[in-house]
Amino acid sequence: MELKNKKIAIDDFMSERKDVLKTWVTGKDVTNFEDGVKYQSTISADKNFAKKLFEADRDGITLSQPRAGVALIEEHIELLKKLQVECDLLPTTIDAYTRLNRYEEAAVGIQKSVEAGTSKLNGLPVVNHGVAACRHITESLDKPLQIRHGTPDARLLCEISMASGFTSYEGGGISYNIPYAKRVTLEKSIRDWQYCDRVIGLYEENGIRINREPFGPLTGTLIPPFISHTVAIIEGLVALEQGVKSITVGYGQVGNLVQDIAAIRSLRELSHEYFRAYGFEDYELSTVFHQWMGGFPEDESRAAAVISWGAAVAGMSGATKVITKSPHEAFGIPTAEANCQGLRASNQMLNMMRDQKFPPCKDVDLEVELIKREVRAVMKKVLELGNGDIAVGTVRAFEAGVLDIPFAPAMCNSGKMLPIRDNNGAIRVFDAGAVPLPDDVLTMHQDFVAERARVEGREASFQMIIDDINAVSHSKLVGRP
Ligand SMILES: CC[C@H]1O[C@@H](n2cnc3c(N)ncnc32)[C@H](O)[C@@H]1O
Repeated sequence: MELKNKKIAIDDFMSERKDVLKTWVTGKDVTNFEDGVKYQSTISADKNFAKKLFEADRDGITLSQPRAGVALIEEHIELLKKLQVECDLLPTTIDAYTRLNRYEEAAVGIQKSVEAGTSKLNGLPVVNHGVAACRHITESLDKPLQIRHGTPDARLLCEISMASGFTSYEGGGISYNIPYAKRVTLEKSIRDWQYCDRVIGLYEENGIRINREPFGPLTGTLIPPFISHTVAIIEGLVALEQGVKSITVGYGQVGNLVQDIAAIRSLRELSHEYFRAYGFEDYELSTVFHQWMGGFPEDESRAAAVISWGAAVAGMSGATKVITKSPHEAFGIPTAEANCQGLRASNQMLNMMRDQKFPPCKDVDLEVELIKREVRAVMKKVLELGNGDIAVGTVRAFEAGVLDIPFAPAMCNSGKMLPIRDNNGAIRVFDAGAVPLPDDVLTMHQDFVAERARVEGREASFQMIIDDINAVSHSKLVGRP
């Protein structure tokens, strides 16, 4: 396959579309693209995800959104009706079988859920349910709806979701491959996601604005901001090339206040820097802050504290949206009430933050500059490897370990770069692997780590990293001995 970061010609798209729609029986529901456009044009403006984000970003408001999804349509509607009372934006989380295009097994899961009278899947199998059933969801709810998942080949899911009236689609060719799959090549996942972005570009050409959100947190395990920013910017550029106009770039909270605030500010500024450098001007940018994505304390009060801290920092950072967690995070899929508890705690914090702004802070400025230097160094190398083509450069950057996502299952990820917390809990680089950080930046990271090792009276080691991975579950931030 000849991968290139080029808008897919409409004839090539329509030809590929015929094959995509054959991959499951419900593909026939979307044979006529215009039918999806016509249905989308019936969605009221106050239920358009892109519009809601644009207005919130303009007004400096941080919106709240949970994750949620169950197997059966009526059950899912009932769940979202409870959640929409407490949130600004609604999800529909897709089940694990659908994420791997295993629709036969999703069908079994639906059957078992019907027999059991409760969900036996960890999300909604949208492809199996098809357009008519999913339109019932979007018609039954009052808030904008987004598809959230983890699908390397999300082409059919995209077609059916958009024709069903969802107005936002999460994911990307890197962020839904590397953390979620083992044997999928980046050439294929990036190309399949160009197709998804082209679907949304085609809705845009027909006057329907659909929001796209690259998956910010990646593996959610001690991810340095510069790594997730680089992936978000690349996926944003790929989406813009396919005609997407509404982009939400994201970041997973690490827990150090200065770094988290600097992360959101630098993410916004760097996205504009690269999008404009590529000649894009007429896009709408927003940011999303994911509450702590690592291990959670089992105790529900302690979990509520983690959630509240995430909401407070999201508000302080000026993120357009915060993705909330629930006090059941340590156990699994939350009940509706637990999900609502996470939303209520988050909204209380957002409301109390709304009347105040985080003051100018030298430490935040320094962290912003450090993140910018790191992202620019990696992006420069990615573009060199691709001879200017960001998609080709991305594939080669992962092959060379120039882009390297910690603790990822994907075989195409080299997994040599190791993160670690410094003495204040910020994420630093313990081993850069082949990630091309400037020498003086590398020295700064080594100094940060050496300071912690001195304070703790132990050598920086892999054990220290393990301690950091477990720290929050044990009610700490830094994994002290
Ligand atoms: C990205 C991982 C996050 O998604 C959450 N998640 C995954 N599936 C569901 C689900 N079906 N309902 C609610 N939360 C969910 C999970 O708790 C974790 O916090």
